[in-house]
Amino acid sequence: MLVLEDGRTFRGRSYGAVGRTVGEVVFATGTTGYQETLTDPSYHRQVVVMTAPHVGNTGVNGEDDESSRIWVAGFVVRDPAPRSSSWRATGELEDRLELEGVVGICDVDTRALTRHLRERGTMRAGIVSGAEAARPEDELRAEVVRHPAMAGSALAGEVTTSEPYVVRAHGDPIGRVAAVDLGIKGTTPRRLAERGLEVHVLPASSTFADVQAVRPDAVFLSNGPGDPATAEHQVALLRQVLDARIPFFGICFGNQILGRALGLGTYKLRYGHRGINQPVMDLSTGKVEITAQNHGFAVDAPIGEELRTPYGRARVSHVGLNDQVVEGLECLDVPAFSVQYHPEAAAGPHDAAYLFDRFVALIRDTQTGKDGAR
Ligand SMILES: NC(=O)CC[C@H](N)C(=O)O
Repeated sequence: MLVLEDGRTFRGRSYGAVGRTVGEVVFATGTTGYQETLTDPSYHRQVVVMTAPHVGNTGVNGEDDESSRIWVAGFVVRDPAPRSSSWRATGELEDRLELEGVVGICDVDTRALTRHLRERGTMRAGIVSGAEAARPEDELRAEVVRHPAMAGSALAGEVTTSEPYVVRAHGDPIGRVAAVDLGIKGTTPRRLAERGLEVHVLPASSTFADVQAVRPDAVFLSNGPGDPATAEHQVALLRQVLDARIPFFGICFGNQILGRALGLGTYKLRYGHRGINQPVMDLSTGKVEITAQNHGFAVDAPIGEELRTPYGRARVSHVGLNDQVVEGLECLDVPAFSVQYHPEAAAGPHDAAYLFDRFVALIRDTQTGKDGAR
């Protein structure tokens, strides 16, 4: 049984591990990419509902993980494939869910559930199976309501690397990036390394001194779980980076932290953006890109006007075309920009890959003394 915070319940069959789990229930609309979703640390403490009706068709493989484990707190699907079919598959999805202790539920009317979440917003929910499912509904719902809400949760410390590590540049390095891991997806350092950057991945608790110790040409703040309103430490760190005029790029959580460092607020979206076909306009070119997204919070900023910030002029650079949500920020007087969506595109379309090239150009401009000349 799936028990929502507001009292609605859905019955289905056990999928993956049998037992009990609680988290924030969110829906993801990607028709492909469930392996990337499951292993994306940004989904820590979330029960993910797949709106695609068939899940597991291509099994699991040794290439698509975004981290070393599954992070979702629970998994809700309509119709799991009983047997996978893919030349890349090394196993079945359900076996992996079971192995990693991920409690899931299938045979759920995921369309009805998604419509409910669109109307009421994301909320806490629990999945119970086996002996647990025989317990009274009231008691289960009380447990769901006792679970901490996503708003106000600081979670980066629970998913970050404990030790720094280096991802080597392809070819001769053109620069070094200090990448603070708030829940980083594995594809991101690879995309930077492919462009000649040597990536030093640092724990979320890193100080400005830790960042400087790497002697970086640029700093990157990653995606990650939790409420950006709790990221005081990283906001303070980024302010020091901006003061030092070190080129900066942020993705998702990193975009929210840049917003906060500039003095903007963040807020919780009703049901968030999670999928791989979200249209976004780059306001500097007017081009629309189809993007991969996974966020529940957003930056609160006026679109189309120049912002006055403690770091000079800034502006909203990208906007989501479904709902006009801020999807990117750009500073005009310090070398810093960020996007709310996922140019690493895992899974997802590669339309936004140019942003990594923009980051490289920003680093090169700074190296040659041209920074800030935009
Ligand atoms: N993928 C992310 O970085 C998500 C950022 C933040 N946790 C949010 O939900 O909005």
